[in-house]
Amino acid sequence: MDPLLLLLLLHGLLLLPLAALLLYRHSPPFQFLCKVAFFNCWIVALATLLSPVAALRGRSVENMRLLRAALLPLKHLYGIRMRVRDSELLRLPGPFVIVCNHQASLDLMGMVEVIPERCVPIAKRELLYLGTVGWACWLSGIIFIDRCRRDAAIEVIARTASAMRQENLSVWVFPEGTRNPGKSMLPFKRGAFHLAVQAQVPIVPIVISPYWDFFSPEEKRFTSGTCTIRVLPRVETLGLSPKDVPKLTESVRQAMAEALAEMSMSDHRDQDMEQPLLGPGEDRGSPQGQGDTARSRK
Ligand SMILES: CCCCCCCC/C=C\CCCCCCCC(=O)SCCNC(=O)CCNC(=O)[C@H](O)C(C)(C)COP(=O)(O)OP(=O)(O)OC[C@H]1O[C@@H](n2cnc3c(N)ncnc32)[C@H](O)[C@@H]1OP(=O)(O)O
Ligand SMILES: CCCCCCCC/C=C\CCCCCCCC(=O)OC[C@@H](O)COP(=O)(O)O
Repeated sequence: MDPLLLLLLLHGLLLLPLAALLLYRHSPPFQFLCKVAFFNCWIVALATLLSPVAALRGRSVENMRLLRAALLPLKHLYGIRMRVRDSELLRLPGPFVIVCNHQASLDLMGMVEVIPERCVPIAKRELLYLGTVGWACWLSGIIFIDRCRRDAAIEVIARTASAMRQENLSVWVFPEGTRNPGKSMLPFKRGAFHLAVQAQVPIVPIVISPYWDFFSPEEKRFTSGTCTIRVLPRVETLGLSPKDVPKLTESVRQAMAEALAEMSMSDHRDQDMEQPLLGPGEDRGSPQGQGDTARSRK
């Protein structure tokens, strides 16, 4: 080959990463794409690396610690500051059911920030088929339900209720049943509330503030920002029966909707941002006080 042509080609190859870098810095949609892809790659990579370790222990809720450790660094990479309010409300003597709003996969970051010891999420069955990610989830004791087969899902919930008491296991449920980027929460599915009533354990609602300051799939925007997680007072279910479930569901949803509305109004202009390790993020506002942050559990 002509040496001159080769030289030109080499220069071209060197320019490619530079062009990508420039595009990343100046095109929010490209940055969004890269950040979402990196999020998924991170999960696949960590699941692949850590599931053999988890497999040594066998399927156990103890592996949730590994899952937490794998996902906790994400907030630093993305420059998302997590403020947890009233985390002491999660310190209960026995098991309980956590219900939380579900906006996007990003909720995993908030989940690992507050999820207590011996607590597993309920997830859709489809996650099981995501290769090593499914394997990692299964090894961590995550409970899978088939949302299209109500009878089977109800049976899984009944088995989970007895496991909760026998094994001192708490459960994390997204009662909206699907991701919901909208401004208000979807109507709640009743499974989580049947679960709590069957196991006769309290319900602890958790509300994650809206992401629209820093994350919007519609606008292809993903910058750094602050996310507030608020733990609400527990709701007892002792003595309640299945006939009380609809009212229970509604009252918990009401409390969460009110908290969400309140959190949507207070914007995050006055909180300082963390500098993302993954490059620039549109920081809004100036660095100031910590607010009423109560750093997470334990
Ligand atoms: C080792 C280290 C590795 C590191 C690597 C890291 C990897 C990490 C990666 C990843 C981490 C994973 C993170 C997990 C996150 C996943 C998130 C999701 O997947 S969210 C989707 C799934 N969640 C749900 O769907 C909610 C639960 N769903 C329910 O509870 C529903 O209620 C369900 C499925 C049970 C039924 O749904 P229906 O669509 O039929 O609707 P309904 O309105 O709730 O129920 C209809 C009737 O059935 C009764 N019913 C419901 N549940 C009942 C029950 N348990 N017992 C009796 N009746 C029940 C109800 O009372 C209702 O009847 P009446 O209208 O009241 O007469
Ligand atoms: C044979 C190997 C194939 C391997 C392919 C691996 C590709 C995996 C890519 C990314 C893994 C990321 C998993 C993130 C888990 C996010 C949990 C989540 O938020 O699930 C959504 C679910 O709550 C509601 O689902 P829908 O809104 O109803 O939908």
